[in-house]
Amino acid sequence: MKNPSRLSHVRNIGVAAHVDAGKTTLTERILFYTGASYKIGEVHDGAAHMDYLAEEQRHGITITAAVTKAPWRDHLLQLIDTPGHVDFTIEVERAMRVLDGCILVLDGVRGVEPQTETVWRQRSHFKLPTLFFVNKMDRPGADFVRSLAAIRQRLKTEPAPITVPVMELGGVVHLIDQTLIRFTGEQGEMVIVEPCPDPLWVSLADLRESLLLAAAEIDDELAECVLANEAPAPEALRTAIRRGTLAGLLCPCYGGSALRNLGVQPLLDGVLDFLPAPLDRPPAIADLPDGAQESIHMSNDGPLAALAFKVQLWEGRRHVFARLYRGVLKPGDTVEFRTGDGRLQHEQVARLFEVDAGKKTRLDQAEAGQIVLLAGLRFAATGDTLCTPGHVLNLERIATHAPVLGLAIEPAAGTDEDKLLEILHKVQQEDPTLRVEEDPETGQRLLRGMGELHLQIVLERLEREFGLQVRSGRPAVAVRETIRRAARADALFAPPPISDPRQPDRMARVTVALEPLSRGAGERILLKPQILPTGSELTPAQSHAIEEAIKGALASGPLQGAQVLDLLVEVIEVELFGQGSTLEVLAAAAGKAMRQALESAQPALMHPIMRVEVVAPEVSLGVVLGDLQARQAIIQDTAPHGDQVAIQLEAALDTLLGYTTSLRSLTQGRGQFSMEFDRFDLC
Ligand SMILES: Nc1nc2c(ncn2[C@@H]2O[C@H](COP(=O)(O)OP(=O)(O)OP(=O)(O)O)[C@@H](O)[C@H]2O)c(=O)[nH]1
Repeated sequence: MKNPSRLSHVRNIGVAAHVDAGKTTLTERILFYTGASYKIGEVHDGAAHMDYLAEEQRHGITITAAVTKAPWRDHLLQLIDTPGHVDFTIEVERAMRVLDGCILVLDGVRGVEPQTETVWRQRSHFKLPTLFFVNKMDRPGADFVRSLAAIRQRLKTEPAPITVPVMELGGVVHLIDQTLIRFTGEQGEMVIVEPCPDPLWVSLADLRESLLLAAAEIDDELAECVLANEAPAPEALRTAIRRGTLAGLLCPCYGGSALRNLGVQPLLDGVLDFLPAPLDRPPAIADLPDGAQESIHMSNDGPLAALAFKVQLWEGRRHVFARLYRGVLKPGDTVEFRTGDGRLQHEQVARLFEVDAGKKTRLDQAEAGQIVLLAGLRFAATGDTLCTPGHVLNLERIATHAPVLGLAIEPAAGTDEDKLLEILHKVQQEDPTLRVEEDPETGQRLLRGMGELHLQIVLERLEREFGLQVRSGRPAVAVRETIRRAARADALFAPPPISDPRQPDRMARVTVALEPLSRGAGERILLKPQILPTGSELTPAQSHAIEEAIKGALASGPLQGAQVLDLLVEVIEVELFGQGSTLEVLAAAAGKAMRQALESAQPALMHPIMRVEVVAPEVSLGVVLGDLQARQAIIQDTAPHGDQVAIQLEAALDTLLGYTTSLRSLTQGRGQFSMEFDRFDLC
């Protein structure tokens, strides 16, 4: 990447999917065929190249997004393999943030699954051009056409079929080139391309037609050609499909089987043909300190703009993954950035690395478009924009979700307390969805995360990576509080009179009214009180003091000290007593009024409610449904799903703890489920 014009030959892409669709298996093939790795590591042997964390190998799943490089033809692919399990969605989200395009893998039997929809939403947020790989076409019940229909129906996008798998011939038919591509050799590495036999081509007329119609939507000339029943030139088709893909109007679809080494190389060609180079993407938008916005065009010229998208411990040391959008970065450079809480920081980048899964190689310079690993940064965290000092700007931050599950932990040996705290601090930096809190009443240390698997993996890492034995309690869900009825309270704050006669009495009175709001509304604060006795207005400092006091009261509800949500707080009246109503006194009066109002507004606990999809074999449907009803789940729908049945439901997270194990035993290991946080609600 020495020459910036080479950027047009870079494809910075991710592979994402529902858990178990075969992302890692596909990525292993991509690395092998591109020569980036010399052998194929299989997930089921715990040997996948990208799943390099011991926990990933043990659980057979991808946890951290790994970055790797793979040359294909005269291009360079920068690949990020992302996890499918919902507990690790943050990894998907921050990967999407720095990608230019993605491959979404579907299981050809199951089609579009719940997590496919989640990643689809995430990719849509960043408007990422997308290719589909319909995988596992070797499995009984796999159906390419049905998968295309599911893409159209459930994801509301136009699937443009490019290759159609023909398993019995060990190949795929390329619908643009009218060729049959077969994969032979020990691992499918020998690709034989021949004209597609006529009878086979005729049998695929419908699919070819839907490709032509999709392309015709993009290009008028092509539309005329299709209307006149003429066969368009392959290059014209490619150009139209590329245009449609970059504009997000259609998604090219490929079929095959990663495990059987079938159909992967044409997909790689598709990445070059249809996914954008960094320069094809719209410029990134950055916020400037004066509130204006600036478009950041991908270029080596100009001050640095790089997004830190991930912090990772590497051999116990803190490293930061960053993507450069503008400028170049060298070892020894100082970067300036604004932290999540608004402070301006600057620090020095000691070293730069290029990353290939578990290996890193030193670089003497990073350029726009590259994804690199930086050493030496102690403060830069996920979401910070690294800049040339004096040119600070902010690219859009990465959204994080509040953790919903927690467990109490303590070191097995009491003397390890400090070590535990230090390690948890490090691990937390890597993973913004992990929180460590202390229960103010019991003094217990709580580890909060996104789900059971997430927390379990953290505990395993503490032991393996840091040699620390910990004891943990049972997982407990995070709760929130709300109110059930409107209430009003009036509080006078008046500490015992101060004996000094030169000090006026320190007093203030605040009246607040609370009103319940609908679920998901969060908190709203209305600060337009009537001021007694003057009828004037609050100064900005007074408003700020009252607002902070209200937020403080809402952060710790009357029932369990949890955040109070879904209510409107209105400050109705404030009585000031001259100089004596200092900011502290005003805040104290507002806090007191809030606590009284919350107490009398029928406070109630809210639990995390999850949206769940269970997929189970038909024969186990009865027991699975019975068990779900016993867990008070609300069943919303059951529908055939490939060779199984999919059940959509809603349930409180509390009732789903340990469900993975129960489902496995109810279905002889065949059932699967995935869940996503929906809202906090009364149970
Ligand atoms: N029959 C068949 N099995 C496959 C195919 N591709 C992958 N598998 C198997 O499906 C399972 C899941 O594959 P992975 O590659 O780990 O899936 P993943 O999507 O990376 O899963 P996570 O990393 O856990 O999100 C493994 O047992 C694979 O061997 C395929 O084309 N055909």
